Amino acid sequence: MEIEIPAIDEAAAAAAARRLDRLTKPQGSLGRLEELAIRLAGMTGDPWCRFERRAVVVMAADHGVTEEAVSAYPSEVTLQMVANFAAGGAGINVLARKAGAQVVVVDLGVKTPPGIPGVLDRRLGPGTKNMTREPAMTRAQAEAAVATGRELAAQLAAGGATLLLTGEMGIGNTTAASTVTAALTGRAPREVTGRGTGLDDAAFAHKVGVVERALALHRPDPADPVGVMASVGGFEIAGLAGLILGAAERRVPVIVDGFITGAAALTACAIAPGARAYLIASHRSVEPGHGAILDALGLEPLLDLRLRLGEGTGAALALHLVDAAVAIRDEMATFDEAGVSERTDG
Ligand SMILES: O=C(O)c1ccc[n+]([C@@H]2O[C@H](COP(=O)([O-])O)[C@@H](O)[C@H]2O)c1
Ligand SMILES: Cc1cc2nc[nH]c2cc1C
Repeated sequence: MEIEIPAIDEAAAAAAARRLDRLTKPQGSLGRLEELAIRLAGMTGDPWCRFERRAVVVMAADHGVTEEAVSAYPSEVTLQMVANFAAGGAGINVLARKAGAQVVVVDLGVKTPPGIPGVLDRRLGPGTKNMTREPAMTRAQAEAAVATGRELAAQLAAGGATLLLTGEMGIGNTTAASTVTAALTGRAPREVTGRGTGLDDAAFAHKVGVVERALALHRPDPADPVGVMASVGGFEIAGLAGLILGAAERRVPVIVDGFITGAAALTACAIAPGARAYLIASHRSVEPGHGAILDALGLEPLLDLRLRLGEGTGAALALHLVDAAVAIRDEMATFDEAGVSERTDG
């Protein structure tokens, strides 16, 4: 897959940094907020970038591996939550409203077609297959999922979105995300597997065994990220990898949510390493595998609120910090404007 990701615009980043250094504060004292403003300038190529239209893309799909009893909830919840997203009643709807972001709900392969107006139909099948028995999907489906995500990023950008946030919904998808993370980072399944929606000790131990069995069956090759998606991924994970690539191709920054969208980011960067420069890690999920992903990508999350909901909720919260960084850059007075004395030690 040949994907061209533009390099960061160092001149734009430097111009933003110069502005921040003239504002009425000790240099660098707004810490990671300043770093965020500088990174955003580098990504967009515009030191004065603004993000008036932003969308949380919530990709939903089902997972055949739920046959192995890996989730605390039944897989019908995927469909039921898609209806909840469409009705505006889920956690992500509330937090996206607070942050002024549109919620775009996309069906990549929920077991039963939702048939709900406003839910984008990008179905690749009625959920993945059980990866402990056979590949989760065909290579053609994995490629189609990535292509679908790239196209959606292009459509959203054409519609005026200048910032994208990743979200997902899929009962069983932490098992897929753990297996993908183990495959791409080389970490042991027990290091990157967690309790998902809330497994007890016995069910958690069983889930680690499921991840181990899937890896032993497929032996996914980390040099072939699309193959990793096909054998042990998920439609929404592959779709979000594509969305990230499509955004990075257009210099659109992406706020990445938690563990599952992190696995999508890891996959995107395995396909095209240049995508990493366009990622903002919103938070550190409770899921242990998320730490492995953040380490592998060299990303430091903005928040640590012990979230494990998914849907894009951590990303929507971090959007307030992006807005804060832009407002500081644009609205603070400079030393000259405010008549404040500059540092005296040279
Ligand atoms: O984003 C996270 O880090 C996260 C951590 C744990 C669970 N989730 C959500 O919970 C669902 C997957 O959990 P599970 O136990 O069914 O694999 C899925 O819908 C995710 O959105 C999300
Ligand atoms: C109710 C519920 C809501 C969710 N949102 C994301 N994953 C979820 C899992 C469950 C079980």
